[in-house]
Amino acid sequence: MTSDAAIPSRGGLLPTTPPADAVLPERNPNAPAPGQPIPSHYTRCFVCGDDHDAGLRLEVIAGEGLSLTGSFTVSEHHQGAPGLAHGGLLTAAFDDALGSLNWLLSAPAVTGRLETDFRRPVPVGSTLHIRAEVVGVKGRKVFTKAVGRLGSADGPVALTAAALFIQVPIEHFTSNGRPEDVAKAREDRAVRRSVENLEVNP
Ligand SMILES: CCCCCCCC(=O)SCCNC(=O)CCNC(=O)[C@H](O)C(C)(C)COP(=O)(O)OP(=O)(O)OC[C@H]1O[C@@H](n2cnc3c(N)ncnc32)[C@H](O)[C@@H]1OP(=O)(O)O
Repeated sequence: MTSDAAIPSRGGLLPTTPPADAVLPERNPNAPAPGQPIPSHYTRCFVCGDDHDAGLRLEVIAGEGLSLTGSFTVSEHHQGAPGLAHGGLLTAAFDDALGSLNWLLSAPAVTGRLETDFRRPVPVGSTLHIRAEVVGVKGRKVFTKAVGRLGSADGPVALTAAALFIQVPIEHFTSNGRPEDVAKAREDRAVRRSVENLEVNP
């Protein structure tokens, strides 16, 4: 069994809040305009893909600046306790919504750290409305935060989240993904279109 001492440490938990010298870059001109959908990055994605029977089917709309909104309805497939959404799946929704912000910067990135505060139970059948924004960028690090409200965009707060994304070269996906899925994705026109909008030189 691996002892805790063998697990490499980054020197304690690294913050999801930006340092004082972080900047807020301009939105990339190739990013979807405010009010336009940010398309799913992959049809088989559990959170935003259409090609997933039990998926969350998160729909994301670009907002002003470096912000977006997203929503999905909790189905019976998403239960943890009877009639209530599973917390891990709600965290997944925030991972994807916050990750979609990287499309506004048009640079591929992966989640380095993700924190979620659960403030109110989320029942099956309810719609969760997420608002997310970039709060700072330093080098390859993109700092983000989000709030999720129940029933409507100004409903009661159910969750808050913050995440740190690390920009990566596109090879992160092509070299690490299971080869047969990467090969299929290369043939997918929607994936190709979404990747063409990314600047792949972090
Ligand atoms: C196509 C888009 C899909 C979107 C889907 C939704 C998003 C996701 O779920 S992505 C999947 C989950 N995430 C992953 O699988 C990532 C796995 N991790 C990795 O691949 C690597 O650890 C990776 C790429 C994050 C960092 O590795 P590497 O590129 O070598 O960077 P590294 O040099 O270690 O670190 C760069 C900086 O980021 C910081 N950093 C890296 N990882 C973390 C972390 N986990 N937490 C906090 N800070 C971190 C480092 O401290 C360093 O900071 P500084 O520049 O100040 O020294």
